[in-house]
Amino acid sequence: MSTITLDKKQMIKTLNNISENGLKVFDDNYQIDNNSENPDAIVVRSFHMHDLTFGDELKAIARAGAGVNNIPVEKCTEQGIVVFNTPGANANAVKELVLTTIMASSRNLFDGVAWAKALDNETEDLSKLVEAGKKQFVGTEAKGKTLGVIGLGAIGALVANDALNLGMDVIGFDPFISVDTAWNLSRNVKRAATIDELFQHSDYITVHVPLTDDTKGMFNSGSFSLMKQGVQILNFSRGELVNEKDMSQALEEGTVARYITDFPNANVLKMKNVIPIPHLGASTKESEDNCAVMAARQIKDYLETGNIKNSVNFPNASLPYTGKKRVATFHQNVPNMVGQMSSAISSFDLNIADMVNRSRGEYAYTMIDIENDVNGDIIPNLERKISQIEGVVTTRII
Ligand SMILES: NC(=O)c1ccc[n+]([C@@H]2O[C@H](COP(=O)([O-])OP(=O)(O)OC[C@H]3O[C@@H](n4cnc5c(N)ncnc54)[C@H](O)[C@@H]3O)[C@@H](O)[C@H]2O)c1
Ligand SMILES: O=C(O)[C@H](O)COP(=O)(O)O
Repeated sequence: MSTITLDKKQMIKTLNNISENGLKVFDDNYQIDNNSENPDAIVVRSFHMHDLTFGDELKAIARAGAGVNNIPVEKCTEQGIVVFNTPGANANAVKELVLTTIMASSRNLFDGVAWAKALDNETEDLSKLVEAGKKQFVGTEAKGKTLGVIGLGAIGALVANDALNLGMDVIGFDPFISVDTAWNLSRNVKRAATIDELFQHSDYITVHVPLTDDTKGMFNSGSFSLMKQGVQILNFSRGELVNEKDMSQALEEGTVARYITDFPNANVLKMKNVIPIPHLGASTKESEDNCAVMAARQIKDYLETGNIKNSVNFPNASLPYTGKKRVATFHQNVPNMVGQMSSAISSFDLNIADMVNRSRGEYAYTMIDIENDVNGDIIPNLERKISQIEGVVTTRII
């Protein structure tokens, strides 16, 4: 990453508590101002951003975490705002909590501890009471049971591999598994050909997919009807993956013995046999540092060099930054955009040193490095000329 001086201090706004170690990444070129009406970049965790209006200086939003359903990604794309997330940075934290709760739930630990804490400590023979009461909390062991893992990305793959080490049988389902994850996944994780197959064979089901139109409500009366009686379901992904009405009924009927969710709400708290966790999946010191540092570095790199890594809406693009002026343009993915940008540059008697053009769906991103020294009025004039090309969403000269 470069250390360069920017033309003006860049305003950074945070919408949630962001780890100090992440904020330290922003050097003297930056000012953290959480009251800023028009920041250059925003760092966010779960803050719901759909109702916000964005100022014209906003160039980047970084989600210090995985899920981006709290961010209006489509609106950002249309306005030329790059959205980043931090893939894998909190995966270990979630994995540890998933495995912890599989065992804690199966051993009735939450109920047992609550019962013990409620005992009257003035009672004379407390230990007798404990020994007599413990039979209510006899549990089962995870070893030898089948865990179904839906979504074998950063979290799902870690959960699947480590559950094998606990002696569980693991079956996984992920029709879009990445090559990297597939390489890291133990070959002892069995592959379910369909999600129904996973539903039918699992004693525990844990879900690790993003919330999208396709995954919303994937746990419903239809899926519950396929599951083993007494299955335990863990949801550390998003509450909306589960149809609450159907889950409530499945818990009442005992089809689902336990619903462990990181996303309690008023309906969930009324359900029988629910274990509500206050969205603690990623809440560890290590994970908060990892996410914040990664998010801040991605913003800094983008603002200083235009390079993009881990965007969820722009194509990833990278060109070694030499310190020469760079024209970084986000535009529609249509013919002759690069040709028109090159003509605009040569109309100022400037020569191109290097360039990269990457597309993603309907949009593309082009960075063009200029060989000559570019000073004075040329910069705003060139910026204006490029921004006037039809199909250009935003352009910056860095
Ligand atoms: N509780 C928490 O604190 C916490 C923390 C991190 C992430 N999350 C949630 O967990 C989700 C997953 O996180 P991750 O880091 O593993 O993301 P990831 O992108 O690494 O993995 C997601 C996986 O889901 C797969 N997938 C997508 N649609 C699918 C479908 N219909 N069926 C099966 N698989 C499908 C993808 O192919 C991918 O492999 C996030 O989107 C977020 O919502 C929650
Ligand atoms: O998607 C995520 O990364 C998690 O839900 C974590 O959310 P948090 O950063 O608000 O803890």
